[in-house]
Amino acid sequence: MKEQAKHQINLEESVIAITGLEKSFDELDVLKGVDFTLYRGENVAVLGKSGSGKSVLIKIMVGLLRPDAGQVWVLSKEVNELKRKELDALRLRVGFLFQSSALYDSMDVYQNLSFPLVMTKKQLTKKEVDQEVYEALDAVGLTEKVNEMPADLSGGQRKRIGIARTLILKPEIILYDEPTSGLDPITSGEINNLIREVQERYNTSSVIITHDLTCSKHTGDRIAMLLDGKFIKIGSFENVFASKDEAIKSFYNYNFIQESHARIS
Ligand SMILES: Nc1ncnc2c1ncn2[C@@H]1O[C@H](COP(=O)(O)OP(=O)(O)OP(=O)(O)O)[C@@H](O)[C@H]1O
Repeated sequence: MKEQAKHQINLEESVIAITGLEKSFDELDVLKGVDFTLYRGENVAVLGKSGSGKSVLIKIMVGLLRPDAGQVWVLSKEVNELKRKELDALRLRVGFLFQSSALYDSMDVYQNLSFPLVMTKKQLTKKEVDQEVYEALDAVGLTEKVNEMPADLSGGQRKRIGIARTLILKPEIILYDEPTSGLDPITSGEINNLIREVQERYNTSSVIITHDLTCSKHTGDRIAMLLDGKFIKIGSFENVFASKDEAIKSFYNYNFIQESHARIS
């Protein structure tokens, strides 16, 4: 892991630790014994086919879904043991970037960013809120969009504003759900760079859910391959895809071809 020194990954300290996680919906067994560790300062990209349970996994991490079995520790708290208030407090320390960016369409960029801040830190002055909003917009390179409405932004800009809105609460962990979905290859590349910049500037640890090979390679210090309800391989991009496992090889070949098509079309 050559990125280790650069991002100061602390292999002594886990910020997420999962053991024996299982989750089913009626007859459908989605997660069948997931073990996973995210270390402080590290980015792990979770790769898997559509429907493999990637989103279910991150929803369980923030207590939006309850597991059927197993333990999920986030920032040293057992998520399923937490009372409502404790879970709310934990969620302030864990930013969640939804696939859709989930901006409020009726609010401009300033209001989208200031809203979560004033809801959680009611004692802040207007000047302090302004400062935080501009700092978060600066981190994503979009200070000039402060008064725009979400509908007037491009897809890539909406993603950036979504990231700024996550950053404004200074989370220790960020969970990205398909950060590059629906974006062209160049804009995807910019978002991948931004995910790395955020990791360095804010000292965050992140899980990046994706089926985009390029995104996983650029944003992940490690790659975790979710297949058939379990992580079948976790390691560097090169290490994971050097595997002789037929399922991993076929995932790589399929997605490599899809992405090559996207680049030339
Ligand atoms: N609340 C729910 N109730 C019933 N089934 C669900 C629920 N949430 C997820 N599922 C099912 O669990 C499976 C895994 O879903 P999930 O959204 O985690 O997949 P994914 O790997 O994130 O896929 P994609 O890459 O397409 O977003 C799917 O078959 C989905 O239909």
